[in-house]
Amino acid sequence: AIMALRRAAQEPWLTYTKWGAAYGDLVFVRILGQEMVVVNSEHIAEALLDKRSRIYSDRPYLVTLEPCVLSVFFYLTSPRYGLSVNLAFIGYGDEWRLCRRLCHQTFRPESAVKFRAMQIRRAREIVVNLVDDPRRYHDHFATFSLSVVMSAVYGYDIGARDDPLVQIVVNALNPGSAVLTPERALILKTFPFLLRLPDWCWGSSIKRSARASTERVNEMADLPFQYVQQHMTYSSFLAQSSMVAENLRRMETQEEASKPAFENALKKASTTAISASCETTSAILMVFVLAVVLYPDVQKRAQAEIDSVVGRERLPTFEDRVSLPYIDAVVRETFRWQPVSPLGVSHATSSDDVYDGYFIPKGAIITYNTWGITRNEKRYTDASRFIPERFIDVNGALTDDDPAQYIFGFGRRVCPGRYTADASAWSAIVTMLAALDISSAKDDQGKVISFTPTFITGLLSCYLPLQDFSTVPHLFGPCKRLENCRVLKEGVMTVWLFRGLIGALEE
Ligand code: HEM
Repeated sequence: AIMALRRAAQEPWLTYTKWGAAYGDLVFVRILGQEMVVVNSEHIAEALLDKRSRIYSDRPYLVTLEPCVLSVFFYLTSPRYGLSVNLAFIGYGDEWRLCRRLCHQTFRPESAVKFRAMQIRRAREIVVNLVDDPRRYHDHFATFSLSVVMSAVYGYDIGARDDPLVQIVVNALNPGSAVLTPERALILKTFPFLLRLPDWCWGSSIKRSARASTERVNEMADLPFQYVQQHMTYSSFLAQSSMVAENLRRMETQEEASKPAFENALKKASTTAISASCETTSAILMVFVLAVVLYPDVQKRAQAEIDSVVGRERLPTFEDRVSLPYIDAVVRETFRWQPVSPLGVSHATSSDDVYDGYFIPKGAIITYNTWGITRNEKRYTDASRFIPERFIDVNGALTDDDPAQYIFGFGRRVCPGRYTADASAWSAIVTMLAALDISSAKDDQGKVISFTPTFITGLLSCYLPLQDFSTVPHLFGPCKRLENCRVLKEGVMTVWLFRGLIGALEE
C-alpha cells in the first residue's frame, strides 16, 4: 500500500485522471483512513468550491505544517516548522481571513494595474540577461517573477541578477517542497513514527528535509520584513507604497493587544505572496520556452503578429495587449498545456454535505484535478499538443475559454495573485517573442541537439522542465530581432559594461 501511495504521490494527477475515465468526474476514496474526493471537471469544482464555498474553503490537515507534531523533532528554539508561515495552508478561520484581506488589498485588479510599468521594465531585463547569459535562463525567470512581488510587498527593488534576498528565497523554497503534498502528509499522519526515526535510519529523509528548511524559511520571512522596518524612517522609502510598509503604519494606530497578531498575519501574507510567485511564474516561463522550442511555427506566427501591430523599432507595452490576440492565445495555451500547479492546492470540507446524491463528510480532502481538466479531449482536441489557435475563433478574436479561470484555483481560496501573475506572464512572453528567436541548441557542426523534456514535482506539485536545458550549451538562437531595437542594444551593452546598473535603463 505504501509503494502504491508513493507512486501516486509522485504524479497523482495521472492516477486521478485514470480514475476519472473509469469512475466519473467525482471520485470518492479513502486512503489510510482519510476521506478524499477527487474532482475531475471544472463544472463540479465550481459547483462545490465556488458555489458552496462556505463549506469547501478549509485546508486539509498537513502534518508537515503542524507545530505540535513538528516540535517532536525540531529544536526547542525553533518550535514551528518554517512552512507554517504560509497562508495557503492555514485553516479557514479568522487568521486566514486577515491574511487574505492583506493580500487582496495589494493584489486586487485595481491595485495590480500599478505594477505594469515595473513588469514591462523587468521583462526587458530578462531579455538583456538572456542575451548576455542564456544558460542561466531559469535564474533570470526566477529573478523576474520575484522582482514584481518583492517591490509590491516590501518596496524592495531587487538587483537584476544575483540579488542576495532572491538567493534567500530560492534557498528557502527548495528543501521544503518535497513534503508538502497531501499524499505525503497522509503517509506521515498515518505513520507518525516516521517523524521520530533517527537521522541515519531509512525513511527519515522527509524529517531531515523538513528540518533543513526551517531555518531557511524563517530567514526568508524575517529578513525582508526587517528591511522594511529599518527603512521606515527614510522619507523616500515611505513615498513608495508597499504592502508591508502601509500596514506597519496602519498598525501604529492599533491597540497594543492586537498588534502581535496583526504583525504575524502581515508576515505570513507577505511571505506567502513571495513564495507563491517564485516557482509558479518562473515555471510558466519555463513551459513557454519549452513550447516555442518544440513548436517553432507558433513562435513565427506570434512574431508576425507583433511585427504587424508593434513593428520592430520598439517593444510591446500593455497598451498593445488588446491588439495582440494571438499572443494572448499563446499565454492561455502555456497555462493549459503543462499546468504548473496540476492539482492546485487541496481544499477541505468544514461540515457534511450532499452533492448530486453523494454524501461528502466533514473533514474530507477535496482535490481538484487541474491537469485532468486540461486533458479533456472533448474540450481540447489533441490536448497534449501546444496549439494556441484553439483559443482563437473564426474571426481571429479570442474565444471565451480562458484557462486562467481554473489554473488559479477556485472559490474563496482562489489565488489572490492571479491578476499580477497573468500580467507577469504576458509581459515576459510578449517581450521575449518580440526581441528573441528562441530555438533548439545546436552542436559544433550546427546539428540540433536533441533532448527529452523532464519535469519534476516541486512546491505545490509544480511542473518544472529540468536539467536537459541547462546541459545544452545554447538554448537560444541568434538574437536577430534585436537589430533595430535601441532599448535592448543599450541594455546589452550596459550589462557588459556596468553589470547591475541596467535597472535604470528605460526606453
Ligand atoms: C502563474 C502563477 C501562479 C499560479 C499558477 C498560482 C496558482 C495558485 C493556486 C492553484 C492556488 C490555490 C487556489 C485554491 O486553493 O483553490 C494559489 C493560492 C495562492 N496564491 Fe497563487 N498562483 C500564482 C501566482 C501567485 C502570485 C503572483 C501571488 C502573489 C500574491 C500568489 C499568491 C497566492 C496566495 C497567497 C495563495 C493562497 C490563497 C489562500 O489559501 O487563501 N500566487 N495560487
